[in-house]
Amino acid sequence: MKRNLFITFEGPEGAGKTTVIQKIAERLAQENIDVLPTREPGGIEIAEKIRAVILDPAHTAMDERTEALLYAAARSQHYFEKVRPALDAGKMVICDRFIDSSLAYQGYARGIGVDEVLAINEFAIGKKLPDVTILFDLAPEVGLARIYAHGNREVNRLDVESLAFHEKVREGYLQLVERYPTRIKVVNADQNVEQVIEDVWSLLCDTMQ
Ligand SMILES: Nc1ncnc2c1ncn2[C@@H]1O[C@H](COP(=O)(O)OP(=O)(O)OP(=O)(O)O)[C@@H](O)[C@H]1O
Ligand SMILES: Cc1cn([C@H]2C[C@H](O)[C@@H](COP(=O)(O)O)O2)c(=O)[nH]c1=O
Repeated sequence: MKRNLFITFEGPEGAGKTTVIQKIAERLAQENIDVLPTREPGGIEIAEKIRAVILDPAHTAMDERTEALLYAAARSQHYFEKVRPALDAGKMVICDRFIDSSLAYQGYARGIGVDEVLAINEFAIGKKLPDVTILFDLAPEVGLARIYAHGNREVNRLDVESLAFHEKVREGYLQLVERYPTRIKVVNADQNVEQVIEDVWSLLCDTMQ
């Protein structure tokens, strides 16, 4: 059974990634798998500080290239300080967002270009991509409605972008599925949370075999 895997979770705002990752990490631990859950941007002190700068709703003047570079900087620090050492120590790492967020949000939705953003990220972390990426697919208005209805997390600078922007993010992700068909697996996130957890678990079991 393969355990030493780097698994990333992707999708629009409010898709349920954080909720599901918590449950999946618990199940993996019950199976005696040494798992490290983490997130981007953030996961370590320096990257959490960069996160605060990027997501501050007051930073309306932030240039889109600055934004792409800040995400890549946070990723580089997080990857080399936390993710790589854990993988090298034989752990399974499950990360809430990674490079595909930059490709979908900055590359596609902001219009910088997917190849341009990929190049920045290859400078930041090298060419290694996750072993598997689970994309939570859902209409952006459903995810945004969840965030506003539950009110259990702060609304950030990206959340308040237009619905058209969030629709482009979804489109960007679906184009990434075509670009990386074996790596990116799509889960229907517009189902009750228990069903989403089961779908993710089944994909992970297939990957670990
Ligand atoms: N399948 C689901 N159906 C309904 N509500 C859900 C579902 N999954 C999660 N939620 C709720 O939606 C809200 C957002 O979930 P969560 O924080 O897990 O999403 P996320 O994908 O991590 O969002 P973001 O990337 O925007 O931080 C939470 O209040 C959570 O309880
Ligand atoms: C890694 C990464 C993230 N983003 C965006 C996606 C979300 O809007 C926020 C992060 O908030 P979350 O509550 O932790 O999901 O940042 C991005 O645009 N580019 C990236 O590379």
